[in-house]
Amino acid sequence: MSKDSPRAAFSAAERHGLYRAIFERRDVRSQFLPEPIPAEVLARLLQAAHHAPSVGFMQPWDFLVIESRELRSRIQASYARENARAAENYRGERAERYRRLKLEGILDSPVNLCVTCDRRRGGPHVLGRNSIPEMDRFSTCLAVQNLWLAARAEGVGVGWVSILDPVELADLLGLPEGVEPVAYLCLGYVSEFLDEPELAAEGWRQRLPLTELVHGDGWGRPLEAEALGLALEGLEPR
Ligand SMILES: Cc1cc2c(cc1C)N(C[C@H](O)[C@H](O)[C@H](O)COP(=O)(O)O)c1[nH]c(=O)[nH]c(=O)c1N2
Repeated sequence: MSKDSPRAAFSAAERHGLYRAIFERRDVRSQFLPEPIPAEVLARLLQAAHHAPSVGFMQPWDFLVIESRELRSRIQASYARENARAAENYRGERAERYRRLKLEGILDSPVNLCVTCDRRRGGPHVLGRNSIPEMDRFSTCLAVQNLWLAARAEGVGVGWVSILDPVELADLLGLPEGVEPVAYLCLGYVSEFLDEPELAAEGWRQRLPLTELVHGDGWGRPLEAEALGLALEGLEPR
């Protein structure tokens, strides 16, 4: 806890570092370098993930560190099949644009990580999960985000590949009954972190204005907090 602030805020430099990680984190597919990630760096990333919040402190995650090229080739083949199916959702120019996108770095990156959710961990009555059972999956996503941000601070790129059949993936990884793959991630050092999302740079989709996404007392209601509205409009676009 910071000694110089009664509200225990981080110092300006610490805040800057945290917001840098948030704004400069990227989903990486095209810029991976083959250089391995040192064991101590990977350990710190896993430790960051393991300190995520989780419903009822369930900690439903496990981490599979996948190095085998043979296994990764099989997963990439599975991706290729699913991606061909996904491409059929588009027509004409959009379909061509989709096919040009690079949406995975399974073999370009030196290591892959599958973050799973053990839906049975903690027994049948997990505190906070009674009304919405998917809370365990949401918790697992928070572990992923912790890792993603820590990775950016370590100079390590992360790419999430979700164009995979979850049953096939679970089978390839030998996951036990009740354990689901939530995130399949590619990790590695990068030639660069792009300034904006690759999908924005490729003209696929742009960031929405935050002001259009903040509502007042109910969906579509204007904000009563005028100062907040002005502050949102004054934010620099990122
Ligand atoms: C749950 C989930 C699943 C996926 C992704 C993200 C998330 C959160 N993203 C990355 C996604 O395209 C990317 O986050 C956005 O385009 C925004 O870019 P930045 O992450 O800010 O660089 C992603 N990217 C990709 O190339 N192939 C994929 O299969 C997926 N799947």
